[in-house]
Amino acid sequence: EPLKTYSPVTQQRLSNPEPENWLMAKGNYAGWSYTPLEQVNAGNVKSLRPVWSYSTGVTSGHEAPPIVNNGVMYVATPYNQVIAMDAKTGESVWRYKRDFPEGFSAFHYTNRGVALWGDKVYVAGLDCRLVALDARTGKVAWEAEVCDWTQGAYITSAPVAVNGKIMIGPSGGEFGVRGFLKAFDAETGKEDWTFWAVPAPGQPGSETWPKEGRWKDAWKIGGGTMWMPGNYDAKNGVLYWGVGNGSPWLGDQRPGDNLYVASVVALNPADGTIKSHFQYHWNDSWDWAAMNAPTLIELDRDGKKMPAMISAQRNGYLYRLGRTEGGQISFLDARPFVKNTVFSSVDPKTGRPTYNQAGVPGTGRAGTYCPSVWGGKDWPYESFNPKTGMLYVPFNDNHCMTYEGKVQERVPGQWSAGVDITDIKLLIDKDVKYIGGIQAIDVNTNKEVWRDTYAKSWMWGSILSTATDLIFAGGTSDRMFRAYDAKSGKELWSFKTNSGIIAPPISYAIDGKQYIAVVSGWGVDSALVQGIMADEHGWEKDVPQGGTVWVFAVDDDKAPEKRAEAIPSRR
Ligand SMILES: O=C(O)c1cc(C(=O)O)c2c(n1)C(=O)C(=O)c1cc(C(=O)O)[nH]c1-2
Repeated sequence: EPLKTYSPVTQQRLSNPEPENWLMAKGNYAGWSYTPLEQVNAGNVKSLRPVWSYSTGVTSGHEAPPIVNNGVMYVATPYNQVIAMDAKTGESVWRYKRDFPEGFSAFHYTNRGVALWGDKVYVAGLDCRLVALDARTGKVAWEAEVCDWTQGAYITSAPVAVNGKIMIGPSGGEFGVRGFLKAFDAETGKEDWTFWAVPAPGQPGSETWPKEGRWKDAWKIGGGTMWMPGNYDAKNGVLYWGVGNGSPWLGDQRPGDNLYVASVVALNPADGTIKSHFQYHWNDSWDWAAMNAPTLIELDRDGKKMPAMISAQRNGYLYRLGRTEGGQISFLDARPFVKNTVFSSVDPKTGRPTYNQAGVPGTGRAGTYCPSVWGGKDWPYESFNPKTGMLYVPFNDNHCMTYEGKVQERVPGQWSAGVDITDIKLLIDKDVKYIGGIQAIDVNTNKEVWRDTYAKSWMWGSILSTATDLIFAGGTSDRMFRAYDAKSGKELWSFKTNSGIIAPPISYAIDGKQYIAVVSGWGVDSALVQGIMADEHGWEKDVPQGGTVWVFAVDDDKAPEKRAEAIPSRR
């Protein structure tokens, strides 16, 4: 049943998030994953219970947050589907579905969600297509080719909408893809600009790639895929996007720092030109992708508010960076938040690390390092709560890796990381106490305030924080969805879902009632890593698969008029 009415999404609405809606993956452009809604609180969270659920009918890892616009919910699933639902009742509105082309295969069968602009819903698929759907009917308005899947590129990221452009970057860092971010016109689907994560010869940054000799073409297959949605400083018009790992994984096959691999780049949304960058670590040799854009915050410095960014990176370090109106990034400080055995020091002025050579895998030379390829934190979203001033980080510690590289000639469409998956060895102590957990970090003092750890699970869940000092998270193999006291880390509520939760939780409101929503559906790397732990450490293996949208609310006997007062709308 197509929608009769729909509220078009404008730049004004995206830049000033409405508490009752969740219009983009992380809830706001700053990347906070935070809801200002106040109905669900520490006092009543015990009564939180499901009000409706919806089975997607799809297996594989569900990594998309529900996106909600004035009572309509859009959920993207693996295998090119988008489901539109009535966010209050869970009734179907429409479903979009597209088959993969013949002979298609990809690496991570997942999707991280839709973007909204105007009267359209945008979703990108593993088969490299960006599709615009009519938000009312689900009918295709246009389709655009973003990348070439026959070359090993694929898309898992949610697109980002800024100023009438839809931005999206493909994956493929293990397939010799040269990473990029592209912008398309939201109305017509016409390609607008491309930012290349690895500069071509002659471009700024190209001096950090080999110019001659055996590896002179390394830049063409250099990796740096931009496979996660970036953040946006809407006040100053600056995009901040994360850039992935180097390809192949062996840094000695591309001598040099290799900009902009393992960096955050500041881009002009109008034309995709680069304003500045910060590289977390040079000559990446660990698959420590920096695909997560730093969270945009303000720090209290000398009694003033200072525009800044904070980011728990895959390399196991927590970075604080400065940013200016013009998009200039500066290094403030970095410290480990999990064990990193590679950085022997980090220059306090520049942030440039020095490496312990035994921890650097090379071609024909084994390297042993912590954290492993999955990093101190993989893709799941950290959350910032401006009221507690804390950053909540889903993390994994106490896992290391060893591997030896080789020259693996690139065959388009085939794995060419310079080491086969079967030749990488995860190293974890027999009596490891924990791997996954959540850390709460005071962004001003840079100190850890609390941590919760899980005895027999990695942590694959994104965090949602609330104005009522709660946080919500899934991410563990026991299928739990949990609420914690944001200040103390005390668990206040939990609910066992159909599967493990690896999609980000969100919140929205309709008619004055607040809902917490999350999709449960274990798969891709969470399942891969769990499988290794089951085989080698006897952890639970059989986490059931299959996607289900869960929507929760607290018991509330207030009259609807009263509820509407409790949750003011901006419009
Ligand atoms: O280099 C890449 O292009 C790329 C892409 C993806 C992806 O698109 O999901 C992942 C990774 N790398 C990766 O390194 C990784 O650990 C990872 C975990 C997951 C996941 O969905 O659980 N995707 C990816």
